[in-house]
Amino acid sequence: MTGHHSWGYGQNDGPSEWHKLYPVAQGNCQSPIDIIPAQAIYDPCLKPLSISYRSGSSLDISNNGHSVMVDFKDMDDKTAIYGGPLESSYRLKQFHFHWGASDDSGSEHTINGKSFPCELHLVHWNAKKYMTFADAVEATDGLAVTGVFLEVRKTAQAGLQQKTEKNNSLHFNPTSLLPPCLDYWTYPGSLTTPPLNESVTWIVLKEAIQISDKQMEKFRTLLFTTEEEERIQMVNNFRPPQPLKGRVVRASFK
Ligand SMILES: CCCCCOc1ccc(S(N)(=O)=O)cc1
Ligand SMILES: [Zn+2]
Repeated sequence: MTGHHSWGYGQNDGPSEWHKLYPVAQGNCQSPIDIIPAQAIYDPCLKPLSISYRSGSSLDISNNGHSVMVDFKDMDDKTAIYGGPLESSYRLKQFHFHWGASDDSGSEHTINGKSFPCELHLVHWNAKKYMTFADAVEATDGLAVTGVFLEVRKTAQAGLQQKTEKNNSLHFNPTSLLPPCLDYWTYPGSLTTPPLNESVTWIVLKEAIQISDKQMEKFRTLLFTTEEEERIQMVNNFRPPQPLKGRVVRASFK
């Protein structure tokens, strides 16, 4: 392992290079994937997704060098999901986005090879079974990530209209980031960024939400770099689809 160099989405440190530092990148349960609806298996045993994002107070919005992220105080199960393919409730830890330099790419999951301009990930962990998020990341039933596709329309989605007040804690109600219909596909997968752990039950919603082109442009004003470094626009922070390797994608709907 050559020294601790960080990973990114560029030519020299991007997804095709990650396996050198994170060999699991070439594992059998990697994410994202291309979802082919005609090949998904409708599973009548799948329960509806239950989402109770009671007014969990979110922390500040932050740029972690790879995405823009909203962290949640995850001390209790006030903001959690359960039902669906899950055996337990999973506590919301953070949500973040992946997007492109233009509207023709940006999402991580694709549907019949089609990309969306942006994809929201709501990251939850099994706090019933594990003591910390870091412990959950190491376990195959440790995490559940809900993926929501974002489409760009002229009309703005209220939930994303929040002004990011400088230094005030944001009160994002992530429920406003969910579409009315919670039909989903689910499959066993991984984190889509290093360390790429295969500890995620993926729940990808069928219905996209709309954001305005203004909000999409705001994502593209973010930077991968810090003040000192030469500026690099934070765009195309998505990993391409990975081999399915025999995994079955189940659908919660006919
Ligand atoms: C203990 C270290 C883990 C830090 C990394 O956490 C992640 C990484 C990727 C995703 S994603 N794009 O698959 O939703 C979610 C959470
Ligand atoms: Zn993500």
